[in-house]
Amino acid sequence: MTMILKLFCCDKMEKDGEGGGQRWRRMERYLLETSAYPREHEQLKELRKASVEKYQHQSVMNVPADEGQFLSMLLKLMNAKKTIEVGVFTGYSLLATALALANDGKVIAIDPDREAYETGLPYIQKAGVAHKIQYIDSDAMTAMKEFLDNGEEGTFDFAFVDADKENYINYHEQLLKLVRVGGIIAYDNTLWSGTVALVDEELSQEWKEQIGENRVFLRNLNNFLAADSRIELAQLSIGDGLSLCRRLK
Ligand SMILES: C[S@@+](CC[C@H](N)C(=O)[O-])C[C@H]1O[C@@H](n2cnc3c(N)ncnc32)[C@H](O)[C@@H]1O
Repeated sequence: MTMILKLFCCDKMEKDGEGGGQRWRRMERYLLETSAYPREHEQLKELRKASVEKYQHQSVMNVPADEGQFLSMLLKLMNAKKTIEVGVFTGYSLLATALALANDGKVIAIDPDREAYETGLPYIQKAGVAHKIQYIDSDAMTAMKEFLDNGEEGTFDFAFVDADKENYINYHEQLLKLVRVGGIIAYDNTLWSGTVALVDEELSQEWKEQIGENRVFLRNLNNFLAADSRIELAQLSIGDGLSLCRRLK
């Protein structure tokens, strides 16, 4: 969905005479083809291919290869041992995470869509990292509350959130308890194809329908995170926007 939206927004910019859409697409293609795809793990490539075959245009819900590589490097730098992923789909970011974790590392992966998870599972198994994954077929808020009830407060090094945008702010409160001080919570899609930067008057009705309410949820989240003294914030323009929040207290 993100890529379709990005193309739509780029086309709109071109129609508006800005020419930015074509440059953006060329830069994105250059980046992927030159740096990311040549180093992409074989099973990540296969998983993406299987997602495209089964889900077609929805397969763009997988994080792009460059973002997967960034997450992988970050997890290794942090020496993360226990992580949580909210929003798995077919598991591109999940496989990138499992590959990055040490052999005794663990990623708890939460998504109510078991069919999508099982679509990617054979590639996770072929990569030899399925033992690092605990999949939970559930809504994330319920699962997080259970972790807190089970005394897992402050036990996670890292969280990656790529799910229902309207709940990101609610997840933030739970994750600030689950992730240890010094750990990182990463929110995906926080630029929503650049539409978070637009004011309402710039959006036609047709465009508003394409973008949906998520633009508003993500604008609210971005403002909230910018003012949140409990975290150090870095907003990256990789992929569709990735906000890194390091827990301070
Ligand atoms: C954009 S996809 C995740 C893509 C994944 N990170 C990847 O790289 O392949 C979003 C996923 O969030 C899941 N989701 C939506 N609402 C959720 C919720 N309340 N709890 C957990 N997952 C949810 C959807 O089922 C969907 O699979």
